[in-house]
Amino acid sequence: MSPVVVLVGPPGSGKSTIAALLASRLGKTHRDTDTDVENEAGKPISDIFVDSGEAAFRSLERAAIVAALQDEGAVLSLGGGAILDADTRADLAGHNVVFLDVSLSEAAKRVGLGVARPLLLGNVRTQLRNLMEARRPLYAEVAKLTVDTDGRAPEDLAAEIVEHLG
Ligand SMILES: Nc1ncnc2c1ncn2[C@@H]1O[C@H](COP(=O)(O)OP(=O)(O)O)[C@@H](O)[C@H]1O
Ligand SMILES: O=C(O)C1=C[C@@H](OP(=O)(O)O)[C@@H](O)[C@H](O)C1
Ligand SMILES: [Mg+2]
Repeated sequence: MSPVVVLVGPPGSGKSTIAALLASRLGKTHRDTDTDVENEAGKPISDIFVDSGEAAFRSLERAAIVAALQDEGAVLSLGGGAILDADTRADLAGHNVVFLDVSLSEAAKRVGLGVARPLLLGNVRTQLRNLMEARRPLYAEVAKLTVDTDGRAPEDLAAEIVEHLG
């Protein structure tokens, strides 16, 4: 009835990477709502933003989240902006949500430059700082556990989360 664990956090916190590692450790399926949105739209997220705008992306994302939260036994990674939606935050209340935290400097290094994350285009560091400041209370609100990822290897973080899941 519900995913084993749901990972939230800003871009570059490692949600997609760590969810894949967790799924393989736990023998579960990895589901990433960004991938679901891309499959549904038939194009990359960057093209959805360019062709139709952020609102269109958010609407596809919301539908992907509603479907994915029904996925029993999956390890689920959301996109960084998923928690902007109040209905999504309410839906997450009953789930095992882990907030992967990261500092601005480490997140900026991890995401680098590129079109894959259209919201960060322009000045990556400024964009990241603004969205991290605005969203931090929302990640904290939905999370049952917060894990600081700075200076820690993905395998090590996955091991800690497995331990937490018992
Ligand atoms: N703990 C970590 N330490 C160093 N690099 C990481 C870590 N977690 C993820 N990365 C790298 O950071 C980049 C962004 O990771 P990703 O999983 O796509 O983050 P998210 O889905 O949260 O945006 C990838 O290149 C990934 O390999
Ligand atoms: O922070 C955001 O609003 C977004 C984060 C991205 O996912 P990641 O957090 O996995 O990079 C992706 O959903 C989209 O580019 C929007
Ligand atoms: Mg991701």
